Amino acid sequence: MKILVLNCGSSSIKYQLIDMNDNGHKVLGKGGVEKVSLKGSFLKHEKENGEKVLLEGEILDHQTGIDYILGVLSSKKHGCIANLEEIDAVGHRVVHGGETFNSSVFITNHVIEKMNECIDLAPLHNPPNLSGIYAVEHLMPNVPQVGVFDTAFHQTMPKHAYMYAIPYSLYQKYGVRRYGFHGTSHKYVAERGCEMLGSDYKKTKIISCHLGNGASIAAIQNGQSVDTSMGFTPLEGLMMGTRAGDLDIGAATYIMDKELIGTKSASVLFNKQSGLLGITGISSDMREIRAAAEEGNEMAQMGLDMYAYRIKKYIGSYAAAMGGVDAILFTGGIGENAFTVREQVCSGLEYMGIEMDGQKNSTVFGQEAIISKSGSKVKILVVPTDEELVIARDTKRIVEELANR
Ligand SMILES: Nc1ncnc2c1ncn2[C@@H]1O[C@H](COP(=O)(O)OP(=O)(O)O)[C@@H](O)[C@H]1O
Ligand SMILES: CC(=O)OP(=O)(O)O
Ligand SMILES: [Mg+2]
Repeated sequence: MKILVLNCGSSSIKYQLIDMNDNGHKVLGKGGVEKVSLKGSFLKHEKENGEKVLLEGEILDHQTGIDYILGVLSSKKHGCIANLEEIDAVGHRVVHGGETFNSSVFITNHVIEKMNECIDLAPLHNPPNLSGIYAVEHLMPNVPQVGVFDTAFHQTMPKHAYMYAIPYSLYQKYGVRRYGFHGTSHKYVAERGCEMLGSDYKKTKIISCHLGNGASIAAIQNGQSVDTSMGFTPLEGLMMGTRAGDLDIGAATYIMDKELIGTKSASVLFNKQSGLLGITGISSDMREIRAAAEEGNEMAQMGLDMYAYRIKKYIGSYAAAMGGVDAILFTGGIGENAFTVREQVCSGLEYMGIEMDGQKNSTVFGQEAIISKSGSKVKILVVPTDEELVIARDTKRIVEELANR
């Protein structure tokens, strides 16, 4: 079964075309469109043989972007399918599913209606996800579509972890609570990490650090998410590329009063102008921050120190929440590649039985590895995430279930 997986972000579309069969899978092509609706948009495509192609073009919206992707996948020169009819199903990453969705679903008009109701809860993420669904509906009207939610994995959190200490009526009226995100990634790396360790996923206490442009950390106990750092929206928790993460609400309202800004501008300030970018004034990109710190830029160093310190604090609190921890996992662009961040996060945690093998750690870039010392009580792992593979697996399962009904 050939499955196209689409991960529509606010300014990007990541994709993979995966041939799924009962014994395994094969990635036929993958890549991403960047800078959707901005000047200089382009598509980076990687063929099955690893050859990379860069295609520039004016990609004004997600429908055009998906058009480009389908074009390249079925092109004579770079493609991997003869025509679009070969695509059996499309799986989408959907960021916010609210309390309605605790597992992946076949997309119907009713599901689209419910997704629309969640737009206010993830204004940066849900509209592009929906655009992807509409674009496929338009371009490939008879192909079944499946939605896989970032929030679904975290629906197992206990009430004391997901409730905010505000009037209960606000939860009842508007669903204001912690939902958590990156669930597909946390679940994938937790299961894969246990396979690497040969331990039983259902009996392991895991702290999973997904450090990408957006970043979150999850406590996973006996195969279930029991707490996570992102909240009602993907703004809470860790410091991110451009997002503030945890912030005193008193500071937010004070800034709004002093700067005479309303909620829309405040949302831009805390979502897009804060985090590493806001502190350093250099960039939201970890590679650039590290390069600047190496050249002696003090603000860049402060950004790095804050970034690692916050992760460290969450590791401590999640170990307390679970009554211990067996494994700490690093994933996402930063978690997989930035060995100095991993080193800074774990240093000083030796008293908890968290002992990193510094030599090993410094050699790991984007590959699976155990980076703790052989005698370390807590194992430390790098596990490259593969959200697209999880989405493809769920899509296959749901489409087959429907066909067998
Ligand atoms: N080799 C590297 N060293 C340090 N940071 C890296 C490296 N490669 C990628 N990153 C960082 O990973 C982040 C992007 O992560 P990614 O998971 O791709 O983000 P997204 O949330 O957009 O999927 C950026 O901050 C980038 O600088
Ligand atoms: C939920 C979220 O923050 O996603 P991303 O990391 O793709 O921005
Ligand atoms: Mg991401």
